[in-house]
Amino acid sequence: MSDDMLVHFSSNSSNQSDQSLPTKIAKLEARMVGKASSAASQQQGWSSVSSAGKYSGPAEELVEPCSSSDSDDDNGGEFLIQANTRKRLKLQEDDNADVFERVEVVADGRQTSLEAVETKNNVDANRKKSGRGRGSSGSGRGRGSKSNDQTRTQISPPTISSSNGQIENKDGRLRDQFHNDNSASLEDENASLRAKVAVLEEDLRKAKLETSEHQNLRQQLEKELKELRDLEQQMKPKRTKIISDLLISVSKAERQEARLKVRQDSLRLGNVGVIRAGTVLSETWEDGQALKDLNAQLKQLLETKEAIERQRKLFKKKQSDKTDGIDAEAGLLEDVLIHDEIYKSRLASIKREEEVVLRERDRYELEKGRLIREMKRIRDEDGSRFNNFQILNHRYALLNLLGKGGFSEVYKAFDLVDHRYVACKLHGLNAQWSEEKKQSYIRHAIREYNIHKTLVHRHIVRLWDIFEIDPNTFCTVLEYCSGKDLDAVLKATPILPEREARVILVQIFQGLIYMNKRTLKIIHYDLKPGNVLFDELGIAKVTDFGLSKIVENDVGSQGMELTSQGAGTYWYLPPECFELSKTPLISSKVDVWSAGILFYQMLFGRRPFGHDQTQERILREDTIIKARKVEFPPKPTVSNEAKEFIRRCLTYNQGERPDVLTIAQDPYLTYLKK
Ligand SMILES: Nc1ncnc2c1ncn2[C@@H]1O[C@H](COP(=O)(O)OP(=O)(O)OP(=O)(O)O)[C@@H](O)[C@H]1O
Repeated sequence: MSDDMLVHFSSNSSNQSDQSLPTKIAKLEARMVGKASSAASQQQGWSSVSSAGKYSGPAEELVEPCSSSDSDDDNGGEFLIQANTRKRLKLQEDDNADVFERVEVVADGRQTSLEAVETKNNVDANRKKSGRGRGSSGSGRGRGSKSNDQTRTQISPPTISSSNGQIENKDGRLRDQFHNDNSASLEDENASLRAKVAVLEEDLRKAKLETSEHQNLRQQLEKELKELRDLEQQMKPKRTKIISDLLISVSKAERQEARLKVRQDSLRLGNVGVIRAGTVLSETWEDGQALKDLNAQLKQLLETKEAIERQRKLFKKKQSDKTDGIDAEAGLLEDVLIHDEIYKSRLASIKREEEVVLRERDRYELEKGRLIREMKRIRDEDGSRFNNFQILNHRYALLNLLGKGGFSEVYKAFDLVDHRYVACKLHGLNAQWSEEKKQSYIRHAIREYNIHKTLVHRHIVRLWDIFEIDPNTFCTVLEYCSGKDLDAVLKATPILPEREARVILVQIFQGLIYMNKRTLKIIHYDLKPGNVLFDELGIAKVTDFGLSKIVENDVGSQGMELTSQGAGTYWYLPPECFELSKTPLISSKVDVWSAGILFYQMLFGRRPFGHDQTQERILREDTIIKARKVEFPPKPTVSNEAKEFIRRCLTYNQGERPDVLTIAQDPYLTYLKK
């Protein structure tokens, strides 16, 4: 048992009368033993005992009266130790040396059992040391520690100085020892803190060093970045120049190649010649050598065929003259039959040859058509005022002409900012128009192109930009589609297999469905093969929104008024667009009809209504107004599903015809198995 504990117990006992003291001490001892034995399981309780009695809180707490200080209840050590503190002060006053001696003896006798208490108290004291400040003071570690030290010094001196020498010596020793222990541990703590501070200072120094290195590095990098940016700014025009020079070289080479090919093909396929009739000069087509040869071949075959027919007839006549009136010999009859068979097989062989030459001629006709279009394109390019590789809007490097429409020229171009190919459509206003008409045309075009600009879909050609070039010309910048348009495809191969035609149709409808699911619905109004383009992957895209209509929200179920009657391509427009007695009401059903015509054309190589007629004749003869029923040729073979789908699209009565979103549900348009 520590001396410290002894003092505590002694002081506690001193509060009782002399007679009851041994009993009290015995009780206390018993309690202490009890506490010691349950120390392990009551650590928290011990901790409070220890802290309350020895090291906890400020000094005032130690002298505060405690009503239950001498009670026997089982409150445990907390009361006991608090009371001790108070009693110790009382002891000072009483100066009762005898009591102390007796307590000491008894206490010595119980040393073994109380050692557990001491050990526990030491543990608690140590814990207290390390956990100072967590107590009721609520202060930090340093402050808590200080306050406990103060407590200790306050406790010991008065108790010792005014009592007998034995206690004084003991307490003095205790105090010294405690003091020594304390200052040693403080020194240790101090030393370790100093070491930590030194380490932290070193860390700080290194961190400062690193920070300044990083700052230097950052400054250096910022400087380099700025230099690079400056350099890039300086290089930009040079780089742009290099890119556009390269593009121009490539385009020039392409132009040369295109012209060379046209010259070569012209020799084979023909050329445009000029003929004069009086004072009028007009252009005419002169067939090339290949076509002349083919035609000569056909002529030759025809002559041979006719000659054989003649010989056959002659031979037959001769034989009938010989056999007239007499019974034909068996050998003669055989000869006649063999000769006839020879003529027949000769004629069949000529027919086959003819078919081959005719197929060849068809192929050449297609090549001739392509050649004529290419010649026209070259001529348009040569005559264009934009053919000299201008850079428009400081951004778009114009390259070669792709084609020319009614009021526009479309150039392949390179976007020098976004670094991609684009198609620049240059819209030229008619110089003869009044200023008012020009302005109205521009307003209309800008409105339409503003609509197109909002259309972002895989099957709709993107519109990237629009700008004015001069008061009579503006430019729209479109997604470049490097494949042919459907018109060119159908000119090269007029009939497509149903499978290929269907997938093109499905893509067109996907674009249309998108246009009809938006808040502001759009009617394209000009769906035709020339307005379906293909990109480099063969993805079909709808383009040209020049005639498109925005369906206002307040439009009735019958549709909106058609204000631009007469515009469009008549083979592809439905009967309601030709209504003359009143202003037609139109809806997305117009596009459904046009898509049906397109599909028919892809499958059968011709349009169902007015195929061989001109636009004027269609109008004159009311061809579309009479187009009540669609007929299908026997060849090529097309599925009934395809025919039924076409019938639904080409429903004459507008009210019965499905609109885009209704026909979108059609099983023919889905690839999912149901
Ligand atoms: N985005 C594009 N990408 C590639 N080629 C295009 C693009 N837009 C148009 N073209 C091509 O440019 C040519 C002219 O197109 P444009 O739309 O002006 O003519 P059009 O449709 O024949 O005439 P119009 O619309 O006046 O009736 C066509 O051959 C077309 O295939």
